Amino acid sequence: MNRYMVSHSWQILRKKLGLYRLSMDIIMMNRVCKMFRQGLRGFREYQIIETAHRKHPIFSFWDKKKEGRITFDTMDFVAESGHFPPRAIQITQKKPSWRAEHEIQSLCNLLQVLDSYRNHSEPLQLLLAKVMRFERFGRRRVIVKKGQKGNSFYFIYLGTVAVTEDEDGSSAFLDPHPTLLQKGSCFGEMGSLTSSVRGATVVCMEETEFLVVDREDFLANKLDQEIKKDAQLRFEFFRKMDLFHSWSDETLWKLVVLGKVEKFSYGQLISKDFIESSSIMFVCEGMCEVLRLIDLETSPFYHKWIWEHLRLIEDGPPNSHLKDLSPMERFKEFQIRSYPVQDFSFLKLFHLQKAQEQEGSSFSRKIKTSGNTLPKTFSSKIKSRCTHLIECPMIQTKYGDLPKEAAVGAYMKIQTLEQGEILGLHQILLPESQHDTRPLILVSLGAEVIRVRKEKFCELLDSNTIEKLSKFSIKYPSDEELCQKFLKENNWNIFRKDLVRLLVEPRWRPPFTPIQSKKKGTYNPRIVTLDLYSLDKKTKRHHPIFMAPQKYLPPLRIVQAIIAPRYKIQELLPQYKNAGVLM
Ligand SMILES: Nc1ncnc2c1ncn2[C@@H]1O[C@@H]2COP(=O)(O)O[C@H]2[C@H]1O
Repeated sequence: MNRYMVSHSWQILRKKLGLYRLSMDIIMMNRVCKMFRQGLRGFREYQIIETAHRKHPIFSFWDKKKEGRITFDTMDFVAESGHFPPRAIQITQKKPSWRAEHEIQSLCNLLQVLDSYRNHSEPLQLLLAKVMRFERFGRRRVIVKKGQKGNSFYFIYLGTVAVTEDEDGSSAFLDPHPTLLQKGSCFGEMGSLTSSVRGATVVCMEETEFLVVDREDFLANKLDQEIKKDAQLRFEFFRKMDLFHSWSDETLWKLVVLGKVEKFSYGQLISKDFIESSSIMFVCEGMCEVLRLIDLETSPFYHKWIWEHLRLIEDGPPNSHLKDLSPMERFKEFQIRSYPVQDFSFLKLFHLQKAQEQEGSSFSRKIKTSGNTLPKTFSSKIKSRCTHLIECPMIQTKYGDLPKEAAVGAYMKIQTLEQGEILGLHQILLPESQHDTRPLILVSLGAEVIRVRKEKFCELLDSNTIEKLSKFSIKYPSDEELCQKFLKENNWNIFRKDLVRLLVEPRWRPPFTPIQSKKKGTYNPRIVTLDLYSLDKKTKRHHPIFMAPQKYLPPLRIVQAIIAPRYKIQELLPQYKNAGVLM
């Protein structure tokens, strides 16, 4: 029957359509299939992403005035960990002209988490929020193809893409170190803003969410004009700087084009090693700090300081008044009820004088002099240098043994940069062999900066500017100097706290302090303190330090203060036990 039908239909086809028509249809079908195959190539291994169907409360009530039901879906403003929220997707699905002002504003707020978006000026951010649309693609999807004409640029909201030189992006999956762009980055601006072809291929390494700006929307909403305005502001900022007085407008515009604007919130890490980044940074707004991470263990001064203080540890707990005492013990220990109005400044002078005497003197010599000058009550507390008093693991350093727990590091501020100041020029005229290559950490105190690559900046320099640059040469303090500064500040801070405790706390503290439960995961200042009293106890190693990701932190315990064994402050000044001080 089948054979009959086939030959019968063939007869009809031959009669009605003819062989020519039939072959044309086959060619057409073949082409359509080919187009489908090509179009779907990027969808290989594409994972179908479905929104999570979770049960969630929807609130609704009848509005009498409007005579309608008002519903509030709690999922509107919630997104699955890190995904673009459904409510925001709805907004980006609307045409730019249909988006309400408050919708644009909420998109703008939501996108502040993206560095490349936040770095634009506020008016430009709003215009971008007005035109951008949302896209989500799976692994291996080619977003931008090298050599093709570009019409859009992309902000990555979630996921990772790779930039490759080949056309289909497959090299990204074979390359052990591909060029990756992640959340907050932006790409495709070259091909879409200038009418050049794509310079590279960009392929998704995983499921990735994008906010896309199309060239036609970009131009229709005058975003190009806003970009020009921003550039003009940068030009005016440079024009006002004394360093660039001799530069022509043309050269200055070259600098504007080279500069990349970046914004950082308070406490955010700008650069984990500014020297290595070999760039120059202009602070346009706000302030930032230059820090140096000092490994205290490498300093001979620190070594001496630690042993000087450890010697004061005796068998019993020294300076028990510094520990948390019960109200009763505190009462017995001090019995301080009132002080006459007195000037305590000489106490500080006394302390400073003592610190100066100690400085530079060897350990044994110091015992002698201090033994002569201090009240006899101390002498019993001073022990000879015996390591066996402290039972704790030791490490060997260039300067002898050091308790393992005391091998710590500290961040020291070496410069504060304000608006209009420049970083990265301080050794620009020096030959490379004389460069100070110690890493400098840059932290924002709320700043907007323009970063320019050093070698590109040097290409623009003229003789007049080179002469001016000689004034910029500054020498940062050595690590040894910074270590000494840290310990001096630490000494003063401890002394100040002791004094405040002695004079204020016994009167100020309530008679009963309820036990407070420990807050988990919050910043605990005790963690960043090295306590020489508890060297033999195990301490948890946490390194809470600005917003640096964990990977940037060195394998060094970071401390902000060191609590060291020391004399009781009221023993330093016996007169405080008398006249109007004690009850
Ligand atoms: N080395 C790179 N690092 C990061 N992004 C790049 C790199 N090279 C090219 N791109 C981006 O990849 C995009 C490819 O398309 P465009 O040339 O339009 O714009 C390009 C840049 O945004």
